[in-house]
Amino acid sequence: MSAGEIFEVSGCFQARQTGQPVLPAKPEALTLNPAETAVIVVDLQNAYASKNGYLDKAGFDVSTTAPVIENTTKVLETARAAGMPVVFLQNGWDADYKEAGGPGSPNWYKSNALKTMRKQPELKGSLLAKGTWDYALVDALKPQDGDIIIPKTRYSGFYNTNLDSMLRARGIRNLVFTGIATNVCVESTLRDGFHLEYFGVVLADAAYQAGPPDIHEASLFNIQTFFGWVSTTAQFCEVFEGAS
Ligand SMILES: C/C(=C/NC(N)=O)C(=O)O
Repeated sequence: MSAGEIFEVSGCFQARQTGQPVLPAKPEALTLNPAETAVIVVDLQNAYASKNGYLDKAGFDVSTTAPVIENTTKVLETARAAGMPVVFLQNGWDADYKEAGGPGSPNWYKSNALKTMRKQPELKGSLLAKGTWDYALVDALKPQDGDIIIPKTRYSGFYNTNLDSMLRARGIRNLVFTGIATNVCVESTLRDGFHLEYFGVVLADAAYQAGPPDIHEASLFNIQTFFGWVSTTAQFCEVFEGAS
């Protein structure tokens, strides 16, 4: 969705031809019709955002995830007021880890949750298992009536889920991403969305990486250069406040 000619109304930008809001973004501004736009909250579960959750136990730094939750809260408030669907992705498996795949699955070798539990068998059943604290969405972001929750068992929210049909049924073309981790499930879902013809925008300050901070920047570079666009919480809220 290229912006075309843009003009300013009460401090916000609109596309001259469509009158739709224009979101400042890298590498260029995007015209986003709120009726065709959904917010995708990626895996904001205790496993990824909380101390003593899976990422923390696996040795990743989660000490600065609070702004991701605060910024996502602001984004959801604005999105709901503008009538945009809100989708929560929730990553994990059954309590016996059958859905995680055994040695016949690359996930068995690459999932740091599974590897951590093999190293520390006392953790088995506690990391990313449905019904546990680790699997639960963080308390601050309890879904509201009308929100959509999509459980998933691999990094991409599109893989083996009904995400695509839920979005298509609502006429959604544009996906605004927040969540953890920028370089894993956010990027995987945005990439798969790209291949399904969705326009993906990640809000950089509402996403957080698994790994050193440079990885977040590398992922944003990848997204804005090859797969989508990068914007911020403030820009999203400014453009869509009152845009219902
Ligand atoms: C490392 C990791 C990331 N997940 C995500 N939600 O991005 C994992 O699930 O192991």
